[in-house]
Amino acid sequence: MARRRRPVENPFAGTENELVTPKWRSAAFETQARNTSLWRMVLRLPDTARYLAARAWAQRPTIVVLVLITTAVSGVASGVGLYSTASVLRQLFTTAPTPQRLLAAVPAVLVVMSALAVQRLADAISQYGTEVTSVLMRRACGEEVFTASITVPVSAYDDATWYDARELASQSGSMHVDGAWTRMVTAVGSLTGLAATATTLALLDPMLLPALLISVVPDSWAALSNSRALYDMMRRLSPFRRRRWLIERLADNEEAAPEIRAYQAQPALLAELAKFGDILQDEELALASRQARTRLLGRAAGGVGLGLAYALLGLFVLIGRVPLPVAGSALIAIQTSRARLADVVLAVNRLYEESLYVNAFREFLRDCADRVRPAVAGRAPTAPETYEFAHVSFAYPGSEKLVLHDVTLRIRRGEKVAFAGLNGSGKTTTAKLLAGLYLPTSGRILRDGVDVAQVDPDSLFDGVAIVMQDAIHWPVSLADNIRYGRPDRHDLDDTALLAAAAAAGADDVAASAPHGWRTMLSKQFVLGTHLSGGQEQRVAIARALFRQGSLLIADEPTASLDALAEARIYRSLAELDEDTTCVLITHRMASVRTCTKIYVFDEGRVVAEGTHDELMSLGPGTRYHDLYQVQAAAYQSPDALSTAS
Ligand SMILES: Nc1ncnc2c1ncn2[C@@H]1O[C@H](COP(=O)(O)OP(=O)(O)OP(=O)(O)O)[C@@H](O)[C@H]1O
Repeated sequence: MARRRRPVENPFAGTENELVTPKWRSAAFETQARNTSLWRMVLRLPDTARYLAARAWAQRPTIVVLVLITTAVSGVASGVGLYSTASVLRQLFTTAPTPQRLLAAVPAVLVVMSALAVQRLADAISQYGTEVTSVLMRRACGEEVFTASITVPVSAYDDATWYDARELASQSGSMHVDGAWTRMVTAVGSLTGLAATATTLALLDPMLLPALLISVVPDSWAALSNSRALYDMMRRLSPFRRRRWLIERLADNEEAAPEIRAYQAQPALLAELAKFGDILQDEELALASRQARTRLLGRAAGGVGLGLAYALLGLFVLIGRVPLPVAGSALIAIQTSRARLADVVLAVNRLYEESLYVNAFREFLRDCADRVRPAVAGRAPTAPETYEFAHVSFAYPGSEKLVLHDVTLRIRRGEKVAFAGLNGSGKTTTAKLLAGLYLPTSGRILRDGVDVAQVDPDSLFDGVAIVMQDAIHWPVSLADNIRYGRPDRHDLDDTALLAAAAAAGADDVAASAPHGWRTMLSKQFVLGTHLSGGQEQRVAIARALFRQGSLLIADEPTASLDALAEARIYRSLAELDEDTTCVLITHRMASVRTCTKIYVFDEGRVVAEGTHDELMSLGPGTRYHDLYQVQAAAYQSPDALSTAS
């Protein structure tokens, strides 16, 4: 019988403060929240409406025109219908004999019926047009968020607020922008209808209009206030939802699945999930109760208002200001106007609600655009003769701690250079700066004397191929995983692909994959498979070789490879043409030996540079010598590792 597992206490307990005031929530976030006051947001509605109309227009102008015309026709038809209803009543309340009264009412009845038919037809066409535009907008918005996210500089990924904004924008793009457009059309339709019915009421007696207003204002206030509270909560809880989502994602994460089970981490993860679940639930329940109170208050005040409206009408009949047949029509007009006004309030409220998300969507796109360095005319040299770091210091965005200090180095075209040093000494960071992924905090990085900060940022990547420390695979076929190295490459008969694959040993991977080159690199697909770490690394190297860049940066490219595969990779790197500059980062000191120059890093500084022989000649006690010696000695004597420090 399976032993019952004792519940594990939440190992993350004690982080409550972090939850109350999450450290990842910035001051900018708070300011932004204050700037979305109810009044401010209402004032922004026309701007949102313009934005939505422009977006819809950009999709299908003819449909937008159709929607506008049919919406207006529907509103006018409803007004005509109501006015004719009043005429029918007036005819029926006259003192003439019944057959005559009925006959006299027939034309007005026909008008009511026609108006109703026109209104229904116009509504149906308008709804169809709105839905078509919605579908197109939804797709466009999703693609815009995606494009902005994959083009923003990598520094955005160092900013926790960017993730929150992205989550909100992606939700808004997939549901709310098109939703806002639909609400806007509904709001315009309801407003037109209201204008028509209010005009009818005013024609009967203008004094009835204020009475109508009193009965609807409280409800409207309650609805708007509740929308605002909901949005506030969504925004405030965004970091928590993201934290929970990240944990939830572990459930379908193929890589995490074995560790979760092997470490028996399920209860701990569940506790972590529950921690955020509790916070979200408490907030949502508190909001529901606050909204219920506000709604109740609004309805009660609205009921009193309606009573006042009826009392006023009764008073007018009593003092003879309004004859009884007109009072009957006025009663219908008040009810219809009230329903119309309620429609308007509902539509405007929904529009207001959606507009908050539209603004979040727009803010995110603006923010991403602001983060992108403006394109300038100058381009970086694609195959420079020299790469130079001149007194470069660097702190990651959002951090004041320098991780590189005064780094100066010079790499010439065709050189095979290595970065060596302890963990965290700054090798990968230097490589990222060299690739153009970040700009230095101080100092300059030059390619052929051109400052990389002064050229078109995109041009920096033109000749760069990079193998990252953790080889990634894309959720596409094995062949495409290599082609992504240079998607625009014209590769007749896949000659270049096969050559790159052979040089990296990825041809063997394809040969053993269940569907060859068509195998999808994810088990979530029918044709999918799971590659071993070494196989993934071979594919990543093939991708970099396929790119044929002038600068190849390989960060721990062979960490997961067997000795034979590793030897094959180093042979391929050695055979790179003499114009290709190669920067190798590795802890395997034997691989570093053959490099033309080695930079030794220590705590963010370059502490030595030279060839293997030059660095070894510096003798014991120097960083390179000791690193090399420990590994070399381990092959000679098993005791070497236990004495290394
Ligand atoms: N995105 C980041 N934001 C903040 N700090 C970072 C970031 N990436 C790295 N660091 C910090 O920068 C320092 C240098 O890291 P880097 O990855 O360059 O070291 P490394 O020499 O490549 O180490 P390893 O040999 O372990 O790969 C480390 O202290 C690390 O914590």
